[in-house]
Amino acid sequence: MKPAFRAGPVHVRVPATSANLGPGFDALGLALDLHDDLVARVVDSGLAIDVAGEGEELARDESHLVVRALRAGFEVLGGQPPGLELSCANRIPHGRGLGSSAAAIVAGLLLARALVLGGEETLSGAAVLELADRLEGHPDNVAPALLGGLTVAWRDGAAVGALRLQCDERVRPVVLVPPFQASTEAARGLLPPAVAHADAAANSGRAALLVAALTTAPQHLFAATEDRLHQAYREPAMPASIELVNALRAAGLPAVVSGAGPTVLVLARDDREVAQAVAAAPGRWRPSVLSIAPRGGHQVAAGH
Ligand SMILES: Nc1ncnc2c1ncn2[C@@H]1O[C@H](COP(=O)(O)OP(=O)(O)OP(=O)(O)O)[C@@H](O)[C@H]1O
Ligand SMILES: N[C@@H](CCO)C(=O)O
Repeated sequence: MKPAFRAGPVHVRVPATSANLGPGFDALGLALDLHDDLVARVVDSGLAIDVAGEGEELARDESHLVVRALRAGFEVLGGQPPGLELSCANRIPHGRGLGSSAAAIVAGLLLARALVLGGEETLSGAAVLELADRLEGHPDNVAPALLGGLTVAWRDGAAVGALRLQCDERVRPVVLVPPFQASTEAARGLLPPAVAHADAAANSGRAALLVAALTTAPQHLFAATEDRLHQAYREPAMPASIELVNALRAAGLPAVVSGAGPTVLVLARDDREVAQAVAAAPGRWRPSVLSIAPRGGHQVAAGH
């Protein structure tokens, strides 16, 4: 039976995310205080998409990522609405390693769920996470985009798990965003099919240390953010980012490539490190000091 749809509009807000955080490839992620706002409404026919901000150049048809996620959500919820209006106010830059695609996917799924009466009973939080992971291809951005804060995500067969952790309040993320994009798909294509056991062992140790450093022991963040699994392999796609990470690390700052790049993330711990990170932004790169977003994607009440 076709689902019953809500008559009015639904508004959701979804945070940017930084994945990997150095050695936590495809597992660790952090929600950041930079959000996309999306409003959708079921109408009698057709598909109308309005976009302001990032992504204004994208095709406004069924290929639009938010629409693809909406469609996937409606499918699980029992069927498609007769028509759809979608309005996006996008602030998360695209193709920069700040989780724009995860935000689009999570937003689409949350909108679909909220537009179907009783949608929350059919599509649990765990089901949204699994669907989002399937659409995105890895769980490390979609987990914090859904749960907020610091997350550890993992796959277990078709199932996806995610644990939300409380990040130490001294951790102050600074992102240095370049004026160019790198696609996640292309950056993943640069990774080797296998790595040396010594590199895998080094990354396991650093990823474990990173969870401790981010939650209780930020003094260890420099050692904890060393990676051997992905950043160096991606240098051909983002030489300036790797050069910047190396320069920041040479100055003692815990710097990593954010997600699949090319943004650089510094997990600063005090005002001096924040100022150092901001001052290191080359020419047209845009530095932003962001707080950690405590909430993941959520519905916003009318009028907010
Ligand atoms: N809000 C959005 N609306 C529609 N499409 C989007 C939106 N956000 C992202 N996309 C699509 O996803 C692409 C960017 O995804 P990609 O995975 O390459 O980068 P990212 O998600 O910004 O970075 P990362 O995954 O490394 O954090 C865009 O080029 C666009 O096709
Ligand atoms: N773990 C993913 C994050 C992409 O946002 C990657 O590095 O390819």
